[in-house]
Amino acid sequence: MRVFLDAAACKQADEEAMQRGIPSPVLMERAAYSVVEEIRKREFDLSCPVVLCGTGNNGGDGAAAARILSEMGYRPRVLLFGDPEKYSDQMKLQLHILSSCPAEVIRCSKEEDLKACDSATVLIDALFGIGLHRDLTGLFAEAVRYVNHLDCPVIAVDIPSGVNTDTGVVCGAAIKASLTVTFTCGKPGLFLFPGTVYAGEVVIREIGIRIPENLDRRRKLYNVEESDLCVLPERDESGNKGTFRKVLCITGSPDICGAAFLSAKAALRTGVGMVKIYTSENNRIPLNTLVPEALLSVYSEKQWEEDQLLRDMDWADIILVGCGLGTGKTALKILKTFLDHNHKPAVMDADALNLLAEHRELMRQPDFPCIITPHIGELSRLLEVSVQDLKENLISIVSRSADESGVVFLAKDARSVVAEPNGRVYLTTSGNSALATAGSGDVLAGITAGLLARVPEHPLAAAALSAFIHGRCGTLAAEDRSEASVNAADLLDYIQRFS
Ligand SMILES: NC(=O)C1=CN([C@@H]2O[C@H](COP(=O)(O)OP(=O)(O)OC[C@H]3O[C@@H](n4cnc5c(N)ncnc54)[C@H](OP(=O)(O)O)[C@@H]3O)[C@@H](O)[C@H]2O)[C@@H](O)CC1
Ligand SMILES: [K+]
Repeated sequence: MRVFLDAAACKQADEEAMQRGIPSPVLMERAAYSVVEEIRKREFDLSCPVVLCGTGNNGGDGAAAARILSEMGYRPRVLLFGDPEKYSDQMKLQLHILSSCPAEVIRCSKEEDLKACDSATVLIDALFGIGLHRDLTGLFAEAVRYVNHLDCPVIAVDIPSGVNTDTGVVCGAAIKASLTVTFTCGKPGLFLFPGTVYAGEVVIREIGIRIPENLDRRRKLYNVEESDLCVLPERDESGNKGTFRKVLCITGSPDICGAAFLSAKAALRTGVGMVKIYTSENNRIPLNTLVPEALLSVYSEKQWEEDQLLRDMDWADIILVGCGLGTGKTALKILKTFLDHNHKPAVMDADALNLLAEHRELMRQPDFPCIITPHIGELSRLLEVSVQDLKENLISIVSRSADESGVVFLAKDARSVVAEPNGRVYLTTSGNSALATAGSGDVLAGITAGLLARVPEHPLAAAALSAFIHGRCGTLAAEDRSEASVNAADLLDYIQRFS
């Protein structure tokens, strides 16, 4: 499991390292050295390295990197930006040491000075790191635009200047790096869009800073790796289909069948013993053909009976509700019955959430372990928050909403966020645009229900791992096809790698 820290947590970690007795210049030396090492590893042309330095400690890292390069026999050119009065103590120290080295130092005060970048064969961006706290303007913004037009590798120190460490939002302008060398741990802004596009390849380097133990839980994000799948219980060799639990999928509607197919098949591929699909009678023939492994329980729109649904709910260990359910009268009756009577661990997706958004009187804290899997549009309707606001503050909004609602959120986006009430928050970095295709969410809902069947007491683990697996399926499918041509049903073929 990897950990990402936001800017405040990074500062806390830096301070704790210094309190432990590691002086700031030592940390900076390690940071700068690791940047130089990563650059040399890639065998970039170092005949004219240019370093852009801001006023804070990120600038200090840049100045130290320039000095290390000069010690190695290169001839760096250092461009200093901002008011010298504002230099941090570490920046001043690094400039002082640099002054006795064979490096060209240029103070940039006007646009024309930026021409000094023209001959760069490698550019090191040390304008701003985690201390950026407002939009870039003036010469800073000009410098960023200028650099983004250069044709040489750009290496960002800690984070591309202009990218918000916590949200990945571009603050006015941001350096487009080919490589970002970041220290201690990942920062959310390096993985969230659009920051991730500006960061390029991200390398995390240890420099002797530990992750603090007493961090505010919202400042620390978890990131699932393949090795974390080991938390899933081993499959019982002597088990029967009952051992591997029964999932009821309350999915599909008279006009929609595909969502019921994709979610049921995904649950089966994830290792569920039995799946029953509760759906409209219109779907009987296609579902019998597409998923012959699943049991079917069909209802008629004209003679819908609550008892049949209650019996099916009673049969199940886990319930998935919402994929392609529709938002009509019968769907509403189905959802009400589910909410009034369910006590089993459940996953609520798509139209179950759309119905809740339309009928807010149905919203209440569930007394069963519950995962909801909204995409950004569904989340926007459910929380009555604009899509723009969600895009910029997904982590904080989702974690707060999980606390308030008592359900585990799996908020699907280009980077999915999983949050449990008053607990951990996960940021998923697996996946690609192959997942942005119709039906992909139904596959995810099915995987989530399938994993919940394996760990019914741990909805957070089920949600975090399913987001990871779904992402990996997207990556693997795109390797065999292309991101553009992957269809949701293709994803089903890759679940087996993780089950
Ligand atoms: N501490 C340690 O031990 C270690 C720290 N390390 C390194 O330090 C970095 C963090 O350093 P930091 O905290 O000094 O912040 P940093 O990103 O340099 O920026 C602050 C400066 O920018 C300015 N400023 C901000 N926004 C601005 C804007 N829009 N436009 C214009 N100015 C703006 C702000 O000025 P002000 O806004 O106060 O006027 C201030 O002068 C971290 O990312 C890592 O690289 C590593 O060496 C490991 C050890
Ligand atoms: K930077």
